[in-house]
Amino acid sequence: MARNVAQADASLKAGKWARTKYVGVSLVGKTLAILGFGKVGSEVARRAKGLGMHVIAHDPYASADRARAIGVDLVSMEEAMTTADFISLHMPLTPSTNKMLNDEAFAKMKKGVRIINVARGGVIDEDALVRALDAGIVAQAALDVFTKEPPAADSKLVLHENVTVTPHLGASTVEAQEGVAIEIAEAVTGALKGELAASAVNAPMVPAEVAFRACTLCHAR
Ligand SMILES: NC(=O)C1=CN([C@@H]2O[C@H](COP(=O)(O)OP(=O)(O)OC[C@H]3O[C@@H](n4cnc5c(N)ncnc54)[C@H](O)[C@@H]3O)[C@@H](O)[C@H]2O)C=CC1
Ligand SMILES: O=C(O)C(=O)COP(=O)(O)O
Repeated sequence: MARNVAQADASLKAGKWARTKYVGVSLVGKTLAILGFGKVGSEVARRAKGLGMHVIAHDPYASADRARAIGVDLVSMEEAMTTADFISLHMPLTPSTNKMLNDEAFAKMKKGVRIINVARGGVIDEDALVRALDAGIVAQAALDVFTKEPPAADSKLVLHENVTVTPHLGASTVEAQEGVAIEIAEAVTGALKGELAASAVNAPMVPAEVAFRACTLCHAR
C-alpha cells in the first residue's frame, strides 16, 4: 500500500509508465498503532520494528511486560488514534469492537493516516471509511476482510482508488494451511485420547473437578 504496488502494477499492465503518479511513503520513522496486541498483532509489531517503525499498541487485555519485551508501548485508544501514521487492526470482532473505527474515530486521526485491516470487516464502519477517504483524512487503506464477504461488486470501498483489497487471504499460505491442518489433527487425536485440548474455545482449560479443588483451596485460605 505505502508504495502503490497494486495500482502501479495495474497501470503498467494497461500500457502506462506513470512514475510520478505512484510516489509512495517510507515506513522508517513512522508510527504504527496496532489495535489488538495478540498473536498476530505481536508478530506484526516485531516485523514493523525490523522495518524501523515506532510501534505502539492498544489492547485492554495485553500485558505491559510482553509489550515491553518486544519494544512496544501500550497506549490508550485515544493516543493510538491521534498519533499514528499507520493503524493496523488485529482484534477479534466482538460487540465492543464492532465498528470501532467509525466517524468519531476517523475525526481524531492524523490527516493522511493509512489503515490496514486483516482482522474482520465489521471492526470498521465501512461507510465512515469511505467518507474519511473522500475527505483525505485516510490517505490509503489495505483491506483483506469485509463486513459482507464477498463484498458487493459495486462496493464504493472496494472500487476506491486509494484502497488496496485482497479476498480474505490473511491465512492463505501453503505453510499456514498445512500448519492449521496439523494443529487440528493433533487436537482431534489428543481429544480422542482424553487429553486437554489446548486450543478449545468452548471448554474450560482445566477439568471442572480440578478447577473446583483449586477454588475450594483458595477459599479455605
Ligand atoms: N484475514 C485473515 O485471514 C485472518 C484474520 N484473523 C483475525 O485476526 C484476529 C486476531 O487474531 P489473533 O491475533 O490470532 O487473535 P488473539 O486472540 O491472539 O488476539 C486478539 C487480541 O485482541 C485484543 N482485543 C480484544 N478486544 C479488544 C479491544 N476492544 N481493543 C483492542 N484489542 C482488543 C485481545 O486482548 C487480544 O490480545 C482474529 O480475531 C481474526 O478475526 C486471524 C487470522 C487470519
Ligand atoms: O483464522 C481466521 O480468523 C481467518 O480469518 C482465516 O480464515 P480462513 O481459515 O482462511 O478461512
